[in-house]
Amino acid sequence: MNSNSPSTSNNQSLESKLDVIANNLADAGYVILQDFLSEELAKLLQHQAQTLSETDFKPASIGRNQDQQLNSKVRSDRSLWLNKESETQRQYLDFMEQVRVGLNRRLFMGLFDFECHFSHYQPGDFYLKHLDAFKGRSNRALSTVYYLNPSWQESFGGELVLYSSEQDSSILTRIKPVFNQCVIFLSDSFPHEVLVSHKDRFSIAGWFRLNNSNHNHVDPAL
Ligand SMILES: O=C(O)CCC(=O)C(=O)O
Ligand SMILES: [Fe+2]
Repeated sequence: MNSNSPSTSNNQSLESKLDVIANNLADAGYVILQDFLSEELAKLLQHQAQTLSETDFKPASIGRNQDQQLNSKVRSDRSLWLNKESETQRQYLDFMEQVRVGLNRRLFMGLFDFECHFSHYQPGDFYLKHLDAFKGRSNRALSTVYYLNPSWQESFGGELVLYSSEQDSSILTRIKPVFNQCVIFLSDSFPHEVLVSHKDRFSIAGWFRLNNSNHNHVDPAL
């Protein structure tokens, strides 16, 4: 085991980080991780999110074929999908690939791939309570949200609120979008919302997906 792996910080090896993620997902269904990436990669991603959001982010959607007027009542952030053409984005995608493989080894979840986008919530933006996946109807298995906001303060709002379940609307936890923190949770288990943000708020929202393809249906859709 290499405790100086560039992909991890606070001297915790990737393997032990994966153990923590897997154990918490198995016990609680969610996990909050501080110092998720190296400081260096976190800063590069932060810089890129800020720079690209000026020109390249588009209104986020809430599903395939949804009209944008409906979308903007539910969420008002803007987003940009990551791809491997950018070296910085590739490093994030490669790290999450290691997480995917590590979780499959530990939990036999059959995670097939990972997709993610930068999000920018401007002052006043929000995302109403929703589920990222509906039981048996979606290939999103695990949601990940990685935050890129140094010195976030209570008064800035913008917390992610996780609720216990669809049946039980008590609050499970509230998460401030602080720099280099990542939350991972079962996509079909926890309704969640982003409270109105009073400052620019940057993150990367992602999903590990299952492959639900069968002989007459190709999934994930391109
Ligand atoms: O930014 C967050 O904290 C959560 C975003 C979210 O729920 C989503 O994009 O589906
Ligand atoms: Fe979500």
